[in-house]
Amino acid sequence: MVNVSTKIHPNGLKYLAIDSPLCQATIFFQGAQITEFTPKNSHPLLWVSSADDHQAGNGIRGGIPICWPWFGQHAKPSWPQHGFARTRLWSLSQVNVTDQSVQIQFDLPLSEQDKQCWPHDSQVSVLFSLSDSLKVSLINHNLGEHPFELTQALHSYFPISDIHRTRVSGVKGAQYIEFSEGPFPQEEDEVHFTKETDRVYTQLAQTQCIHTPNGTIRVAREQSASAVLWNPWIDKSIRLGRFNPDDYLQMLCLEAANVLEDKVVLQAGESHTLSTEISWLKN
Ligand SMILES: O=P(O)(O)OC[C@H]1O[C@@H](O)[C@H](O)[C@@H](O)[C@@H]1O
Repeated sequence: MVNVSTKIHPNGLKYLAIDSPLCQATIFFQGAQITEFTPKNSHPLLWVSSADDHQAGNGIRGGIPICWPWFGQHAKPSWPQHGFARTRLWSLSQVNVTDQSVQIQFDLPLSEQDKQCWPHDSQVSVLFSLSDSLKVSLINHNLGEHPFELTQALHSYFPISDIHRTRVSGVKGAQYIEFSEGPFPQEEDEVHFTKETDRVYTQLAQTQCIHTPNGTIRVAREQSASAVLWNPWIDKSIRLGRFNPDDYLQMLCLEAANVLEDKVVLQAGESHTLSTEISWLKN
């Protein structure tokens, strides 16, 4: 039995609660932000800070914020970091239930205010495919007659329970820029965490594994040659909004992206789909 119901958070934000034989999930209309995905009889695959109060107008600190139509700081400093999509209300356009999965699609209606910083004739949608894994696809269409380009990311927050006993594999051979320096070649097989980490990887293989004390999370990407690996560590945790000072011990972001030379360039009529699929690796 699959149950998809619309609910209202005590702070007013509307969300979908999904309960299926394969998983349980929560997706907020604001930002089309999934904040909970737990395969049945398993651990949660997404992390949310207990410091987040789910206020309208703020992206929720956790789950998968959608960074669109730019990633990071815009050249115009007054424009919001990571774009505007994560704080906008998306509209639910599809709920499709099959034996294998629940598919849920949201579209982003662009307001006159949004069009001032995104003046392109375009459509962006996000499709969630929920089974015992979670696949998130961010779909961009160029509906106009002129090319445009964008950067974007599915800013996934993973629960790792102890950053000191967490490592990430599947990175060797890529290169990364960190704190505006690089590119550096990734020579080690794995990344371990002993300090603030904020790497933008390019030329990255399609699958990484996050090895945690609770098991291994597999993170696969499609139409994405770049990804961001982020843990704020001690000092930045204190500065971050909607984040507890010791949250850095329990979370890690590995964000499927199209950034730097991997940005998306869409000619008239073209489409592009950035996807990430996450699951617990079965032994
Ligand atoms: O606080 P925000 O805007 O959600 O950003 C969180 C982090 O997002 C990461 O993707 C960036 O690489 C970090 O530099 C940034 O601090």
